[in-house]
Amino acid sequence: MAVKGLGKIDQAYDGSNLRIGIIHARWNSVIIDALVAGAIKRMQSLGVKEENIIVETVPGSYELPWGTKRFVDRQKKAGEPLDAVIPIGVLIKGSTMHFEYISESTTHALMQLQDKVNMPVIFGLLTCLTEEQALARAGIDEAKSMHNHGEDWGAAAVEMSVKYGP
Ligand SMILES: O=c1[nH]c(NC[C@H](O)[C@H](O)[C@H](O)CO)c([N+](=O)[O-])c(=O)[nH]1
Repeated sequence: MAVKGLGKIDQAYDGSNLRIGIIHARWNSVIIDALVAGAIKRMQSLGVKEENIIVETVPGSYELPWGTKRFVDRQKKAGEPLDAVIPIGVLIKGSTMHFEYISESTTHALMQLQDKVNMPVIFGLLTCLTEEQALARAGIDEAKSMHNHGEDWGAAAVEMSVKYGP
């Protein structure tokens, strides 16, 4: 039975030889922490070794594109290149247009970043109209109405690295 949101996993990909980076914003940290934990849990369940999951942070979601680029470059320069990277941020609509501008610009920048870094850049940006929506997508609402989307992102990072790596 396919878990909603994960789609049908046609196979569990072997992540045992992968190095995956997570770079997360620090806004909405309770939700961020749950998403990061979900991604790590899922990647470890697919064989990615704990020491091969490298976590860094940036102030907010707007900093994710630049932070991700520098993170990837530095890992490569240090001789420990990543196979994929998961930028994670939580944007929650406020009373201004800030949300719209950051959501749109950061999404496009992360999509375009893949060609620049030549590896999968998983879309880990939650763009929510309410805090309740974000809590549900991090699997930390009372109703347990949705699963932790961080798990999807971890699974996507492994699959994309195995199937479409360099
Ligand atoms: O990650 C977020 N950053 C946010 N703003 C900060 C932004 O990402 C930058 O860090 C800041 O503008 C400095 O560049 C948010 N809001 O403003 O609401 C938000 O909801 N989430």
